[in-house]
Amino acid sequence: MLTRRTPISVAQAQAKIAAVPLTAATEVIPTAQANHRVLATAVLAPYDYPHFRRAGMDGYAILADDDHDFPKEFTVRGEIQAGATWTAPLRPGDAVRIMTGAFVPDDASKVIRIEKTRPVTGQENKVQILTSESKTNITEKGTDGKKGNVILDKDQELNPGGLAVLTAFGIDQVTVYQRPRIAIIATGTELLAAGAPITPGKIYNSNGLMLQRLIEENGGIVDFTAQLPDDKNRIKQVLNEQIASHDIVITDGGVSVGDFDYLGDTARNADQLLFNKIKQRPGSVTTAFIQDHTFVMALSGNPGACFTGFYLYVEPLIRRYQHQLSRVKKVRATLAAPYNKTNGFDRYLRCTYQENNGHYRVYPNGINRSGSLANLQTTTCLALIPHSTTPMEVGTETDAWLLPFK
Ligand SMILES: Nc1nc2c(c(=O)[nH]1)N[C@H]1C(S)=C(S)[C@@H](COP(=O)(O)OP(=O)(O)OC[C@H]3O[C@@H](n4cnc5c(N)ncnc54)[C@H](O)[C@@H]3O)O[C@H]1N2
Ligand code: MOO
Repeated sequence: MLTRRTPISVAQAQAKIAAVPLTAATEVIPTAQANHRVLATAVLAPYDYPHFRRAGMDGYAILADDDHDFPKEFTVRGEIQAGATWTAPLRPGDAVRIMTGAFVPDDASKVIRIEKTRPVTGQENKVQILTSESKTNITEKGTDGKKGNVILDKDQELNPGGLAVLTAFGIDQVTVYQRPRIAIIATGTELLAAGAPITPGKIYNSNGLMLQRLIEENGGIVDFTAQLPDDKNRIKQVLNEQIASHDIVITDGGVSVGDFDYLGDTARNADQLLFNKIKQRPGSVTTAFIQDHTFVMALSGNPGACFTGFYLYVEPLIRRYQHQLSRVKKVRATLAAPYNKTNGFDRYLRCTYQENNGHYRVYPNGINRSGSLANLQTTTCLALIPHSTTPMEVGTETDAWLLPFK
């Protein structure tokens, strides 16, 4: 039976997803594996960094009391290499040869660079220091971070620089938010796996691979993918199995009103139906519901709609599991080339854009039908064509969403 659906706006649909509370699961992982992961707790310095007074130059360490009346000769008491220490007190007139990065004797106040010294002929244990230095050439303990202070705040995505900070402070494990575990179920008897011979009426499951890589690029873990024929019982069985073991299950196709579109029924009987019709093109059939605390995001099988639905609804959700905002950047833009089609629903047009001094111009990108996909490689933004009975004129201002990784 055909059940009437109640369409809601894109903003309402996004708000419904955003209103579902997420359980903030965290895990402790090795720092070496934490690139692009998000810190779930602030990291405090376990000790001062550097934790010893460190020479910034190759030269000679001297006492403050000797730092005057140059040039003069000093007695070289020894040498400190990087990685070594020094405990003997310096006496007036002493200098210690020291290397960049080495431990500075506690009583030394300055490192005079080697360029400002000269050897004393015939006296191996002497050095002549020619002038003083305006800088100490010593990095004091705790310059980069004092014990107990926050060195990295929570809720930030780690990058290789951050991993260096953690490692420098001896932190080899970090607490991060768990990435959402996601299953992808593509449905349709017409679907073929990549590599299978093409036969009449069949198509390759191109959305499956696209979704998998989109999810991974945005921080989700895809640990289950399936491609199922339009068999109601089989789809239900796989869907229920995956709901039990995932944060999000993404289905693709079978969400319209055709004889084999089963997801609409499943959505209506779910624990919580979020929406099953949106006032948008492409992807008006996009549906979302909660079952056993798992999100089921039912995207349209039409490739253009599947792509758009991912960025409008799935990307922000994946990012929220990581306590991060969407990377889809909303800007104001002008339509730079004609798009003559009108629509009863707002259209999210696949476009390219040019930016000039903060002003964005958007260009409709090839064929923009829901079922077309030739422009998916080159599309860099979505632009809003508001619902209307007259075409939007070139030069009109509108909203556009710049896509990440593009
Ligand atoms: N009588 C009506 N028919 C349709 C309506 C409607 O309101 N009344 N809505 C149309 C709109 S709009 C859309 S969008 C589609 C949505 O269809 P589904 O999401 O249920 O998807 P399917 O019917 O399964 O497939 C649509 C299209 O996409 C191809 N497809 C499916 N899966 C994949 C995949 N994994 N990779 C690549 N391409 C895929 C499929 O072969 C179809 O061509 O419904 C309209 N119909
Ligand atoms: O809802 Mo469908 O608008 O063609 O993608």
